[in-house]
Amino acid sequence: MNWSEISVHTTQEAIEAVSNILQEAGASGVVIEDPEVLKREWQDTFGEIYQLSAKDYPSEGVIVKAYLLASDQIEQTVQQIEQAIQGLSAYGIEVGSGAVSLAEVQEEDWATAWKKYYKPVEVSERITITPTWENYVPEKENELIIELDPGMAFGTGTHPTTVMCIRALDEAISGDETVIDVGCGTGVLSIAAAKLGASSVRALDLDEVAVQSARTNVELNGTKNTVTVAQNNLLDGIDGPVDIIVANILAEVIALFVEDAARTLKPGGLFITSGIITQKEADVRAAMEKAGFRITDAHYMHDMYEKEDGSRYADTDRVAPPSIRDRGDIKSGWVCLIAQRKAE
Ligand SMILES: C[S@@+](CC[C@H](N)C(=O)[O-])C[C@H]1O[C@@H](n2cnc3c(N)ncnc32)[C@H](O)[C@@H]1O
Repeated sequence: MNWSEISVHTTQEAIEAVSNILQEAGASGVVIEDPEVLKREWQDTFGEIYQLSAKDYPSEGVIVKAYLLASDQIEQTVQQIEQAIQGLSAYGIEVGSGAVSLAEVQEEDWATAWKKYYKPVEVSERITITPTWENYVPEKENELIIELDPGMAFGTGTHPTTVMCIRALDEAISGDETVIDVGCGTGVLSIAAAKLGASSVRALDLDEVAVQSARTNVELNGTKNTVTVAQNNLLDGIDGPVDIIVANILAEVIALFVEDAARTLKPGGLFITSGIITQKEADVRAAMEKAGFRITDAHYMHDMYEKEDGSRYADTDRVAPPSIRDRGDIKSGWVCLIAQRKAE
C-alpha cells in the first residue's frame, strides 16, 4: 500500500492549527518535527535509539507531517490544505512559509516515521503508555504500563480523545467491571480497562487491520485472559449486560448505536464516548438523553481557542482553562461524554 506524506513547514505557534487542517483532510494523526524539542529532549536521552541527524529536522521552524492513503485526488487535497493554511493568518496565526510538500512513501517507511517520534507518555493517574521498542522503567508505585505497537491501526494512545477515554476509565474502574470497547483500534482502551482491573473486556472493530493489531497488543500486554478481540460492526449481535461501554469514535457513528449501547448496559452502567468534536456535542447529548442516558460528566481537550479580540491561538497544553470554557468561546476541540444508563 502506498501513502502520501504531506509536509508543512510552519511555526511553533501554528502547530495545532495546521494539525487540525491535516486531520480534517483525512489524516488520523500527525508527526511533528520540531528542532527545539529534538535538540532539547531527545538527542541526549534517545539519540542512540533514534539516530537523529540534522537531516531529520528543519534548521528553522517546524515541520508537521501527515499521511494519507495515496489517491488520484491528492493534488486537489494538497491545494485545499494550502488554502486553509494561508487562511489561518486571518485568525492572527503566524504560519511562517506555510509551504506544503508531497512525497510518496511505502508502508514500511510509514511505520518507521511514526516509530521515530513516539515516546512514553503518562496519560492518566495510573496509566503510562510506552512504545514496545522503548525500555521504559516505571517512575512511581502502582504505575500501570501499556506497551503498544500501533502499526497501521489508529491508537498510539496519545490522541486527546484516547487520553480522555483512558482518564474516564481510570476513574470508573475500581475492580471486576465488565467492559465493551467499540472501535478498539490498537486495543489501547481495552488493555487499559484490563490493567485497571476490569474482569472481562470485549474489544470490537470493523477494520481487519485494527483487529489484528489489537490481538497483538493484547497478547503483548499479558491481557489475553481478560480481553477478547473480534471483528464486528458496532454492537451488532452483541449481548450484555455490561458495566461499561467505551467508544472513541466519530459523533455521527455514536449516534448510530446509542440505543444498542443502552440495551447492552446494565441499569446504572456507564457509556464513555469521545471522538466528538465540540460542534457535535449537543447532537450526541440529545441522542443519548433520548436513548435513556443521563450525562454525568464531560471533559474537553482543545486544539484552539479564540481570544476576546477575535484572534485565535493554539493551546499547547491541549486542556481548556475553565475561564475560557465558561465563556463558551471555544471554536474547536474534542469532547468526552460520560453517560449513565438510567434505572428502569
Ligand atoms: C478513532 S479510532 C479509536 C481507536 C482506539 N479505541 C483509541 O481510542 O485510540 C476509531 C476506531 O473505530 C473503528 N470503527 C469505525 N467504524 C466502526 C464500526 N462501524 N464498527 C466497529 N468499529 C468501527 C475504526 O476502525 C477505528 O479503529
